[in-house]
Amino acid sequence: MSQSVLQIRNALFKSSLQRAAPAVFPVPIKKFDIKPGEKWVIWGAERSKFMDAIGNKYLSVPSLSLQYGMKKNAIARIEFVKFTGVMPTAHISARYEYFKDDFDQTCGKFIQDNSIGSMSVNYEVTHTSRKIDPQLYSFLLSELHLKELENRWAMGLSNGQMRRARLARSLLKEPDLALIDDPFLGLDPTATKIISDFLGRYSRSPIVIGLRYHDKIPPWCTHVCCVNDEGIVFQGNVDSVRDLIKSTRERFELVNARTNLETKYKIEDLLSYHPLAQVPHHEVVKLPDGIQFHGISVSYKGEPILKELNWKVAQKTKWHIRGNNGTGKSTLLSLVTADHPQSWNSRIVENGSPRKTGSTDYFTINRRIGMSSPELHAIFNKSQSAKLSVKESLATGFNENSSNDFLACYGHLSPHQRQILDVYADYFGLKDVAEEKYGNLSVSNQKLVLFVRSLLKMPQVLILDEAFSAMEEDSVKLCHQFLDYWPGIVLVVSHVPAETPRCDHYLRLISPGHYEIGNVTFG
Ligand SMILES: Nc1ncnc2c1ncn2[C@@H]1O[C@H](COP(=O)(O)OP(=O)(O)OP(=O)(O)O)[C@@H](O)[C@H]1O
Repeated sequence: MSQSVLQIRNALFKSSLQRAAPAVFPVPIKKFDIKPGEKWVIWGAERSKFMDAIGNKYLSVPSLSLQYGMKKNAIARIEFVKFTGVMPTAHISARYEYFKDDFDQTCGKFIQDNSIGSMSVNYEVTHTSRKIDPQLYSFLLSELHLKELENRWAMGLSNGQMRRARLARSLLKEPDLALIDDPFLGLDPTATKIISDFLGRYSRSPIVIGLRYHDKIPPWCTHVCCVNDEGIVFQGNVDSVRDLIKSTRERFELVNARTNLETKYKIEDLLSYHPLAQVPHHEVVKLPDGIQFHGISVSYKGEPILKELNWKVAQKTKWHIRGNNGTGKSTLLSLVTADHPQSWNSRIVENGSPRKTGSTDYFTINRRIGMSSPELHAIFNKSQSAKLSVKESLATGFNENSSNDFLACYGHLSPHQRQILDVYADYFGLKDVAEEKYGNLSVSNQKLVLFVRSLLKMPQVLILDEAFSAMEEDSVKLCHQFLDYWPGIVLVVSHVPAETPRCDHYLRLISPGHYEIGNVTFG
């Protein structure tokens, strides 16, 4: 055992001690070993479940069938890094509330993570006795490009920056095993390369990563283990399983090419509820632009993020908002949704009317906006809403005030709204799980529910910020196909081409004052 990081021999994994508790995989996992120096990728439909199993989240039967290679009687220190949500905030706008600066913690403190007590206090609280290796700390900051963010307020970090900070926080604990699921989710190509190269070089803790079928296996990976709901399908040295990876991927793509879900509705039926669906093109072009930005600038503490941005979004157009992590995409969207303090600015013009304090309010603005984003997913999952049924979760999409209003409201829906909900649930294959608890769904289906939820109030502006990341390919295809016909404005943020619906135009944020606007072409 001393030669192993981890060893499994005939382990049946159970989620509870109860005799009748079902096994996580139907049959015992016969043999699985991780040796020092190996770099494993856990791949396939049930990779997250398997990572939970090797991370000791379940009971292994018999008890010694799962062992870790540390000193006798020592408890394995395992770190999980999952990127299915972002840092929990009370509300997305909290990120932009400047007074929070005084209370929250800096990125550096977040990474050191050794205070006990509230996450939201900065004054000196009780500390754990955990010793932090200052050399490792500076090494991680420099390798993960976090140095310049060290004194930034953690809640203000962009998604990509936060992901790097969370990785540093876990590795700084010097775990016996670090399990990182979907490490590249939501990262731009530059950040993906930074993280991938770093993970390939890092040797202080054994690292195992989880990837989806369509993800490229990184060049530094030494071993792959493919897992489905039956257990391990194949495993071994990456060169010995290359053909199996190829054939499994091809089979997966073939199976998921199926888009003929059994539904009695057609896309036209779904679109007929949207006010712009029946308006002929020659009438639409006469309507004022949905959104106009006239020379918009935003800076944080004097540091510019957006500078003199001019942008016009005509009705019924679809935009891909591009730009590396940290270039201001979320900031731009928060101006549209009025979550940003600088949203009350007459240089922002909506449907021909300049936005000014007094002329409109947050709720009126958000009445015409539907949204799905990683923040919204995280808040939904953290709140009581995760206990709602799928049907009730979808119904919260009719709450007009804001996309973040998750109050249960199914009982108050009009017959017309219930009909819309039923038609959409049927079309997107959610009818059979309508009574299921949202919290019991896979991450992929949760994202699907949040996507459908964002459509229900027939918004004029639909914001899809990483809405399809962590969604399985078949659902992504179904949603993208539908969006081709959606008659409202769509603003998409996505770093991965397979997760990007077809758009007409793009806005690429490069650096403050530098941006590019163009038409999306298809090759
Ligand atoms: N409240 C804040 N205080 C200070 N800096 C902030 C705040 N909010 C955002 N920032 C900084 O502004 C920059 C732009 O952040 P934003 O989240 O808009 O980027 P992004 O393009 O959406 O990134 P990602 O692709 O990683 O989501 C980042 O450097 C971020 O750290």
